Amino acid sequence: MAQGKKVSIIGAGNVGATICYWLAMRKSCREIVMIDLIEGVAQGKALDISQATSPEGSHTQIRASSEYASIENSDIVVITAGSPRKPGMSRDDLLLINAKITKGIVEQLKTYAPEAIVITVSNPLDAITYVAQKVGNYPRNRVIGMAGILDSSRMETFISEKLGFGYGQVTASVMGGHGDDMVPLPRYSSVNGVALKDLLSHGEIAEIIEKTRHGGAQIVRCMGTSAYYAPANATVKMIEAILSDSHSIFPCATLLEGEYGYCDTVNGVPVVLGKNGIEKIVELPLNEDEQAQFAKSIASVDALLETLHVNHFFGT
Ligand SMILES: NC(=O)C1=CN([C@@H]2O[C@H](COP(=O)(O)OP(=O)(O)OC[C@H]3O[C@@H](n4cnc5c(N)ncnc54)[C@H](O)[C@@H]3O)[C@@H](O)[C@H]2O)C=CC1
Ligand SMILES: O=C([O-])CC(=O)C(=O)O
Repeated sequence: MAQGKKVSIIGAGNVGATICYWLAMRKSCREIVMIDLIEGVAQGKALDISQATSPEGSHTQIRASSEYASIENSDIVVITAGSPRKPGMSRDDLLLINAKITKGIVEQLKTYAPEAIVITVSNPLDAITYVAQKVGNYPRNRVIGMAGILDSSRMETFISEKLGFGYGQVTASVMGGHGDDMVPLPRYSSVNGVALKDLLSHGEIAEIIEKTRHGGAQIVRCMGTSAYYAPANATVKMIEAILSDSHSIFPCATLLEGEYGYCDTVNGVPVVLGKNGIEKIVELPLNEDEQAQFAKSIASVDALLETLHVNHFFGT
């Protein structure tokens, strides 16, 4: 990893700028560079965020640029560039447009920040992570998709809401792809150590699982565009774990090479994050039902990858 703590964010929209704001407020890194396609967007937001964080004593230097050369020596590059969905759309509807954008960006990263760890955020998250991985031909530990932390935090919120207590004490776990077939794991969720099944009925847990699966769409329906505070917070958690080499476990999207019985596909699984990106993939023992749900999630992502292949996205 390059010396220092420099994070570049490609796409200074809602998610990208909120990541920048939150990183600078928390003083998590020394330098942030934002790049956006639309002239002035990154520049204006960099000024605004600097002027917000300066009174907080933040040492983080925030710069905007339209030149990829500015990302040189980044420790981490976050890709949030691309279209968000609108009400009535699925994340999968963004596949071709965001895959093309990601490909162009990764080609720049290979030139200007070849050693950086890449965190993908753009949707559909698992397929976009696969695109970044393949186009960049990265070792798999260096490309990590953000989704599982967000989905888990949604499940935690829905659990606290249903219980009416335990706010801030819930630990929930969601693996699988970032789509309607994600795999919330009530068996691995608890409230300050108390198992969920001892606090809620089967029906109540099923309701929480459904709400978690559609948590993103719920916000899109409310706002006309997608969420950004919780997605930015989840991304910042990943960045901080990598920069501090904390070896924390988080659910993240990664290329599977035999884990859980799958190869050459991306899906969300628990990983250990440290200075090398993914330090380890954790293989949870899944029961039959969880395995079936995970298989469905893999099939959904594979269908998107097939669409990319049919469209000759990776050549030939
Ligand atoms: N993985 C996850 O859990 C989440 C993923 N997302 C996804 O993140 C992406 C960004 O969402 P928002 O920030 O809300 O959208 P936004 O529209 O606010 O921002 C996207 C930005 O990307 C820029 N952009 C587009 N093409 C570019 C290029 N080639 N180079 C540089 N910049 C480019 C646009 O000008 C825009 O400013 C969407 O695809 C959305 O679906 C959003 C929330 C959660
Ligand atoms: O729902 C969307 O389109 C954005 C996203 O991935 C999320 O908030 O989970």
